[in-house]
Amino acid sequence: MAESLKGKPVADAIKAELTEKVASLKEKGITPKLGIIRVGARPDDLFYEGGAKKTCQIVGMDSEVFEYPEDIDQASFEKAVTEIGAKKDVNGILMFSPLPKSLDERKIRSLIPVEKDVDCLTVGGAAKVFTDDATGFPPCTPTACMEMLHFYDIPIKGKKCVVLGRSLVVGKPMAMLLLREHGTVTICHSRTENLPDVCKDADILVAAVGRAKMVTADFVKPGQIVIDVGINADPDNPGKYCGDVNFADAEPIVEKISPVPAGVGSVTTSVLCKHTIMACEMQNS
Ligand SMILES: Nc1nc(=O)c2c([nH]1)NC[C@@H]1CN(c3ccc(C(=O)N[C@@H](CCC(=O)O)C(=O)O)cc3)C=[N+]21
Repeated sequence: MAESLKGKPVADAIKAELTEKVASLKEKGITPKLGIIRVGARPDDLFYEGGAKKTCQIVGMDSEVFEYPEDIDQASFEKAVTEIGAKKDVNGILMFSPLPKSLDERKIRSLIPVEKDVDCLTVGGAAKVFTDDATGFPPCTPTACMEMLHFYDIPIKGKKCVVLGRSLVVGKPMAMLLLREHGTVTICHSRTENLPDVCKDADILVAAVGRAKMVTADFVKPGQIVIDVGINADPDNPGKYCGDVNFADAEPIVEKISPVPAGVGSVTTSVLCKHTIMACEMQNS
């Protein structure tokens, strides 16, 4: 039976560290603040928003939600995002993605100031991540994966790291973060030839394809560390969700595996707050 890499102890450790940081900032009269921009009311967004607000409250920082109707026009929304970006008291901005199709998301993302881009929504933010610039914030999900690996003392240096998935929000930055720590990184995806064999060769497998239970027994081997980033509707349990890994298949085979739920997903809001506090510190130095 594999060791379960639970997210809660990781999130708790981050929150404890952040609580101290916020307290010392407050002594200097500074309270970090996260601004959340939401268009419409998708259940996914609302769920994450609830978690983010709660984590802010736990660590003692402020948060404010800026909510807009789904049919907002491009010009009005551009004006709103620009104004939020200019707010002195807002140190970090999370804008829920994707935006409604009627909006030009690329244009709107570019209006977020890079120094407040705590979830890597801007081209400038991504450039910093890809150039190993420590003032940039990688997206919260791949950062949460790195926090998990660090917390559980899983060595990365020299290891074969396979990232399954190539999205801008997880796969690509995940590869950069592993590379930064001297992993030997392979990015593979749904079109990769012999995909199960490529995954099976990994020491550390990060599953981020967004397909429920796609990683089956033939993708894994004994000794492996599996980090499951997926949050998918569970086809076998209506109303529940599941990862990209078929847990029942993989768990008896591998060494350590993160569960879904209660794995990586539960660390993301702590990372979001961590990034916002780092942004606040940089903005006040
Ligand atoms: N710019 C942007 N960044 C995002 O990060 C983003 C977004 N837009 N749009 C919406 C989705 C949704 N999302 C979730 C993240 C974590 C959980 C999560 O916390 N999952 C927990 C469950 C919590 C629990 O049950 O305790 C888990 O997997 O264990 C859920 C949803 C981020 N999103």
